[in-house]
Amino acid sequence: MISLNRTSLLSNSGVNGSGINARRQRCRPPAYVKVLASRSNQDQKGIATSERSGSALVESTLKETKDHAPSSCVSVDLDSTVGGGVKDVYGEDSATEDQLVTPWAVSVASGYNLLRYPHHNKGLAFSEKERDAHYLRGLLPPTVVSHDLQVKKMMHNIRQYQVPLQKYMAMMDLQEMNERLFYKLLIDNVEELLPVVYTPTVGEACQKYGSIFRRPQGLFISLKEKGRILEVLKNWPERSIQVIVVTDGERILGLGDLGCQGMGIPVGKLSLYTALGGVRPSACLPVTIDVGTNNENLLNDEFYIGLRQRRATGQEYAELLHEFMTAVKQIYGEKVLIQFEDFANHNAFDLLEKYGTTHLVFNDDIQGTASVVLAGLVAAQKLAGRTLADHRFLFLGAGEAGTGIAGLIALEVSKQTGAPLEETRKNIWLVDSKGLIVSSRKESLQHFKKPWAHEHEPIKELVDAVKSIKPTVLIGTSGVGGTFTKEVVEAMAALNEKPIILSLSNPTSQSECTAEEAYTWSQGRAIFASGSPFAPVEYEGKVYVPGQANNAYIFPGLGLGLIMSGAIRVHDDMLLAASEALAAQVTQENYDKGLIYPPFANIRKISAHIAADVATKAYELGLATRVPRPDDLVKYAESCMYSPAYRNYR
Ligand SMILES: NC(=O)C1=CN([C@@H]2O[C@H](COP(=O)(O)OP(=O)(O)OC[C@H]3O[C@@H](n4cnc5c(N)ncnc54)[C@H](OP(=O)(O)O)[C@@H]3O)[C@@H](O)[C@H]2O)C=CC1
Ligand SMILES: CC(=O)C(=O)O
Ligand SMILES: [Mg+2]
Repeated sequence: MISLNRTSLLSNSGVNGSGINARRQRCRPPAYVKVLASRSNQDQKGIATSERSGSALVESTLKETKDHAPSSCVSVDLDSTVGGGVKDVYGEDSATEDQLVTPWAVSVASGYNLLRYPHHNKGLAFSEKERDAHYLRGLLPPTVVSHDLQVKKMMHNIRQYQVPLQKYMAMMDLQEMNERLFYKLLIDNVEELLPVVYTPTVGEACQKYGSIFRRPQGLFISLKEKGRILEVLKNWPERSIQVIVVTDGERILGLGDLGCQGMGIPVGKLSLYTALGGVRPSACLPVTIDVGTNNENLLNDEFYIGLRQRRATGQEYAELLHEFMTAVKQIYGEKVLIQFEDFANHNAFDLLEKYGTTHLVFNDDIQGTASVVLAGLVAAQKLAGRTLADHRFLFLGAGEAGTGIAGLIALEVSKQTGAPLEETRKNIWLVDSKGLIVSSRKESLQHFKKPWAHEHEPIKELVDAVKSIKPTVLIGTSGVGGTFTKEVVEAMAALNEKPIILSLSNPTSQSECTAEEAYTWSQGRAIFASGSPFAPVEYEGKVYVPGQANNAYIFPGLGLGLIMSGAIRVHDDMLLAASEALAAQVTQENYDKGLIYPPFANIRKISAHIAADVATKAYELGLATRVPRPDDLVKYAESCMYSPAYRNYR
């Protein structure tokens, strides 16, 4: 439990410059850890010095130039084996005599501040010994409870709330109060709490983010910060960042432009990186880029927290994004993973193309979604009795998710059959807001739709497209709820003994149909999965368990695989590897229930397998930099995973 403090200076601490090899971690906003200005101040309340705590103090000198000031509190894990490319963060090795440096010292958070320090706080779980050693006597009631009992109590409390948003806020408060308890709760109760911290509730949280905003959970980078983004990044209390999830808030789930309030999405996604994929919380950075919003309701909402202007576009937008992408690489290194999330499609494809060759980036809505859906389709072969190449696909929605999934299916079929991509695309049809995408529309189509413009007469209505195309698989990526009508589902059921119907749009309100509708209208024959969870459905005496086709199955494991192999670029083959790894985790027991995804309850094991297969691919493709390659990548992935178990303090 060691805190690095910018202005601290302990004159008798051993300076250990480049030779520091201890795990040095910690940080939080300065308010949590008081500062020692000089030796005479060492007994300030809230700080235990080495003499008081018995902790070994390590002092280091940080490289810093005037225009390159460090953040007020940084965290670094010099022993980390999970890549990230962060080395010599403090510039200790490379500082030269003419460079200005800040003298850093390490202090120990204790007493009242320790209880307000979410990385270290254990609440009532502090042992008697820890209460003595860390000045906690009297600050806590006498009972000492176990981590498990804390989890039980929190779950009891959370279950008392009837309103999902209240549960969400209780979870966010817990994250800010006791990080390890938050993650243990989430990991141990993943199926119950995923809908709270993630879709659907996170959608409502974003809509009301201005009203419920309490504390910064990530970085807001607005047009006001143009020219100063590097500086802003340094304000974040952690420095050894391995994953950034960034949004500009323009397409939040299927809820549209929520501007700056989209922050709930990167925060939620990153809490899944930790809970589901084992990336440690201090290595995760949520970012929201604020270029304004075109949402009139928000612009007129007195509680709106973002820039009150219409969205910047064109060069102004591109320059801000470029400054961000450049600064991120500059501060966190080549191997920081950047996940683009919930950008509108008119920016998403361009950003991915532009930065895909220079940064370790992927777009979750295009690529993560494609990977999870492909996994479900591969698994569905057992239930539907057809190979991927034998299917005919129809999408409602031809944006990021729709064309992303279509592209990966075509690639996989092409790899499986040896047929050229142009051929495999012919079995895949998409409908957008103007109807079926056909060659007569080609001229006016956005570039990402063009490969899907096949010869066919124009069709406006989905149900007519179903009847004409005769798909075996119907996939909803429109963001519009209720679009898989009774007529549409019945048409699918009339064409197929086992129609595959994936209703991917989020949150629940935007789902193309409900699980109950899919099962009822298909007389219980549909193989159904949805983006947001639905409860099991009883139809004519039989219980049907719908799966959740959500990219949350993929991105935590994919990210872990990239980080642990020190990958420098994302490659389509890694997405295919992730799909296969996920599909391989579906058991006979799952199939017997009609599931094409394994339950989220096993997600950490699933993520380890995905990570291992992604890392394997990274090594095969020569994109991995972590050498030597670990022999057993599954074991290695598991060993890299963050555990929320409490640490014992000396
Ligand atoms: N389950 C999961 O893991 C994921 C789910 N999603 C969900 O998918 C949805 C779409 O996301 P995304 O692809 O990024 O969004 P986009 O905005 O990129 O694409 C939406 C597409 O839907 C089309 N569309 C809109 N309204 C209709 C309509 N009434 N009838 C037919 N087509 C329509 C649009 O048509 P046009 O092009 O003509 O405007 C566009 O092609 C969202 O709800 C999102 O939450 C996304 C990623 C992952
Ligand atoms: C799940 C997800 O990424 C989305 O709905 O946008
Ligand atoms: Mg998304």
